[in-house]
Amino acid sequence: MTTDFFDLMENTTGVRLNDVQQQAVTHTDGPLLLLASPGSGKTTTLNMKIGYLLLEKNVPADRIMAVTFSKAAARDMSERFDRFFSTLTNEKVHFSTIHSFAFKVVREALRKQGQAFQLIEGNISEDELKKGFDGPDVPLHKKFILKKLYEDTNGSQISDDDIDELMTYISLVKNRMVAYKDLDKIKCTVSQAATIYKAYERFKKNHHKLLLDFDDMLTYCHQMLLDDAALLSNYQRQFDYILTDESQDNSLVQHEIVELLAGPSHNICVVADDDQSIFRWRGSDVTKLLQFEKTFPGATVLTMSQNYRSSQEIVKTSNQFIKRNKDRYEKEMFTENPAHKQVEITSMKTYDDQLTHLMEQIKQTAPNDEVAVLYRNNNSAVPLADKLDKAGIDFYMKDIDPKFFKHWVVQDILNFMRFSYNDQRVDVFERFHTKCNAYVSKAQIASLKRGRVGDSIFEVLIENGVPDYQRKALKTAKKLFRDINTMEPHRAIRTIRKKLGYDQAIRKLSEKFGFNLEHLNGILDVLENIASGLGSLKGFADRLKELEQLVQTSKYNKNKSALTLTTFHSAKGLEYDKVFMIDLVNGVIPSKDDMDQYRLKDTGPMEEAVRLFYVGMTRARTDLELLTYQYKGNERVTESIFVMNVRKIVQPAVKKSKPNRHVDFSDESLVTMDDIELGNKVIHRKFGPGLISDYGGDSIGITFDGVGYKELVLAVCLENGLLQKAE
Ligand SMILES: Nc1ncnc2c1ncn2[C@@H]1O[C@H](COP(=O)(O)OP(=O)(O)OP(=O)(O)O)[C@@H](O)[C@H]1O
Repeated sequence: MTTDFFDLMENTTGVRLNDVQQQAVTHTDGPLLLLASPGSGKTTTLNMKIGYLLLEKNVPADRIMAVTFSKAAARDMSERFDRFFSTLTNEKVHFSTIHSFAFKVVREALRKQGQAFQLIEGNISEDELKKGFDGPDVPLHKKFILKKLYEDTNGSQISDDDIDELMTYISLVKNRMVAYKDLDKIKCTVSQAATIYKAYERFKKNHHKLLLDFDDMLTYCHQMLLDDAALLSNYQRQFDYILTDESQDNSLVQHEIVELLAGPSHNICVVADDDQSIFRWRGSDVTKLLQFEKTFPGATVLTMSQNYRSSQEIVKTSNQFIKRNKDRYEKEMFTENPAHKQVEITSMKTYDDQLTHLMEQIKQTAPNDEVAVLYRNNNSAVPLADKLDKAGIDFYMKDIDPKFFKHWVVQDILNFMRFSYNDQRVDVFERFHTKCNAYVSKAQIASLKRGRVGDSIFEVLIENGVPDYQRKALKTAKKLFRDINTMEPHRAIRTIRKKLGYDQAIRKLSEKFGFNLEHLNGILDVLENIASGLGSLKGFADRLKELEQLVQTSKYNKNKSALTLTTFHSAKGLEYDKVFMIDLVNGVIPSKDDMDQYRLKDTGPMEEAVRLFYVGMTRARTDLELLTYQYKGNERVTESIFVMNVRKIVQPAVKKSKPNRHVDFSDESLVTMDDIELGNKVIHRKFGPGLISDYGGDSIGITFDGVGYKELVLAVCLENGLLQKAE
């Protein structure tokens, strides 16, 4: 009977399940943890398991609960199910996310209690958000409420970056079910985040209607199921079988809801790949998976490690790469797919060279090849979109982020430029006066606003009487603004950054308010990149508008374009013939924060970055190219340690008998980023033995036995193989 089922499946779908997959399908009763490698047929197996329950065990569709991580995944599962089974059964299983299930539970329970409630998260227009907080038609929205509570607590407006960070923090706290007393254990750079969170919870409860955000659905649902035995048993009786996909991305509260529902029969099948868990920063939690056999004694654990997606080389390299993580289930991914070509590493001199090389490669791809460019940060896509558009190449952008164009740094630069057309405009100058070294105070701005118009504001200020140092600064600023107006936009941006003091200003702001300076500088670099080659400031402003439009509309190119641009995060679950992973430098992946935490012995963020890189690598079917560079603008950067790891895998170590001027990066004795830890002993080619006593990202401080303490440029040391491990 069972064999017939697999024959039938093979005839219908063309896929013959392997032994482990078949075991997973036929193990229907009792708890099952299905640990799967990328491309090992998780989704295929889960779908066939559902088909098996329906066709072989005659389970009615509405007694099966199939849970996916996102709405998109639910749609994808549903489409695949239809493709496989529409000719075989009329039964239709409903695929849902835990959120939508939780909302159903909460909604029904609250209605029964006669408790009015309102959702405060989801789509809301920017115009709505601008409405007043206390007016009669108050727009109740999570972001809006938090902005107001931040203002009440800190007495200033919250930045776009901080509001995102605050929302992530609150989500994390709720998903991990952190008690109020433990809030200080959760890191957040937003000032008074815990106080704002508590105020937010009070606000929602004290409103005349109960206000609920997305995470509340989970916490309320969980609490309701715990508190109300009848309610829990009602839902438990509704489902005989529970299957969850992508469980590595479930948070603690989500795991607990599923566990409650699975009782008392424990017919639960959990499919997960802990190596692809990339949302821990917002609360996903794999400890539950690692404890699965404790939670469900006697549980069966199966490992699906045959990869059906990628070539020999890609599977071997990524399998080796992920082993640098310690906090994981041991698995050996393998494939019977043919060999194709080795994973390529392309190291260019500059960031611009990387873009040029990438464009050439994209132009050379065969018309039917599915190609993707993957990156960690959305900002990486903007210069690329610019170049592709200029070359007339269509692309599909998976996760558009128009926030870039609205970012205050972008707006600042546009305002500097706008002001250069007319230096009488106090209204424009006011928006950036604290970020320009003309040292104009708030009081001076107020007096300018009260005074007459019709003259350069710099002249007016000088006429009104200013101290000597400021007179000089005002004269210089006046001249620079006049010059900027006639410059090419690329030079204008450099002048704003270097001569008008913008770089210095944002550095100070970052120190004061904890902004991520790397991110801000990254935005400025992108602007310079877009500006290069353009002739006028107006042309630059227009190009930014065009690009914003282009990025927005690229989401409609899904089926038109063979080229996809996406972040590593959004590439999860997808596959392409050719994958380019770009901007692989330290500071991006791993990020500075990942490296800093690692040095402080918190390996969590670094391991998450490794998994992210691994998700990227395993998207490729046949061709995988890793791209890196040594200079971004004038800044020296270092190749990502992950690229170094991959290089070691694809070019195994060759021990050298004597030092060679040509640096062999596969030489195991050379110090790499991995070895940079305070207290480690090293030997410098020129200065001899020493101890790493300081490390600041770009520089490294070493106390040498002979010449004492020296601060060295890290990139120079690593790239030239100047440091060797001492033991
Ligand atoms: N037994 C099999 N024989 C041949 N092909 C298979 C088999 N199982 C799965 N596949 C194929 O392997 C590919 C990957 O399968 P699927 O998308 O289900 O993997 P996945 O584990 O969900 O991937 P990921 O986790 O990396 O997103 C699909 O094209 C699928 O048809």
